[in-house]
Amino acid sequence: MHVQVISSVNEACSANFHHKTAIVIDVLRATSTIVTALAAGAASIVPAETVMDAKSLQWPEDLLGGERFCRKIAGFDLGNSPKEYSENTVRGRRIIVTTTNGTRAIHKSTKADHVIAASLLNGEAAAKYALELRRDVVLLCAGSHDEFAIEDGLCAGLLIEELIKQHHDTVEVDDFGQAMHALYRDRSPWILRTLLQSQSGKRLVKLGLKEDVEDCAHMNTLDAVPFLLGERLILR
Ligand SMILES: O=C(O)[C@H](CS(=O)(=O)O)OP(=O)(O)O
Ligand SMILES: [Mg+2]
Repeated sequence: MHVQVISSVNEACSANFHHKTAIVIDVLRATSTIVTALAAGAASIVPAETVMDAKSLQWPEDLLGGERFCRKIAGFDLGNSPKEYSENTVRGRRIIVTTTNGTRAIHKSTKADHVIAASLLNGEAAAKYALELRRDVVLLCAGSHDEFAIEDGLCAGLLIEELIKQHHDTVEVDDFGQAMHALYRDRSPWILRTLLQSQSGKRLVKLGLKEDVEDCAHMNTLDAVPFLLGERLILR
């Protein structure tokens, strides 16, 4: 199995996803929130690139979620905090979600045979599912505003660790992936501290959203693996 790591959405435009499994990573906060929502019983998540797209996709019984500038969008039901997507709120609902980086990254990876959403919360489960799909893997770090974000690189490193641990044959990892694996091995005892020191983490703390950073820093606590079926993410 070959594993390639892409450092940001920008770079995804020139990447080759054909015959591969894409694993999209946006630790702060889109994929952490999507995994949390589906684990809490949401029927599906529809990732939308723009606010206008999200509104046009909405059926009367759907919820609208997401952010711009880290804040809930005017007129939307939910923001981009995992804690907003509780069982009481989301059970059985289809949710249209648009975020600055994460949902854009999902749209950029749709040429892949399979698309999975991963975060620190479901890293182990996502790697297990990717192995079952028997394709080479592209780990797409969403990054922030077209630049690399360390929290996504850390999660890519966790996924590589899990792929190597769970795979019985050779896992060939590209150079950037090897660097992210080394980063993960170095920083795994200090995940929360690393997230709090990241640019995205600092931005969220400044806005009073430190609890979100804490909620996204738990490792392998969820078995849920969102995968793209047509336009919507559902649980495997
Ligand atoms: O809501 C978030 O945490 C970020 C906002 S920002 O543009 O990086 O400030 O969006 P996400 O798409 O989850 O990275
Ligand atoms: Mg992000």
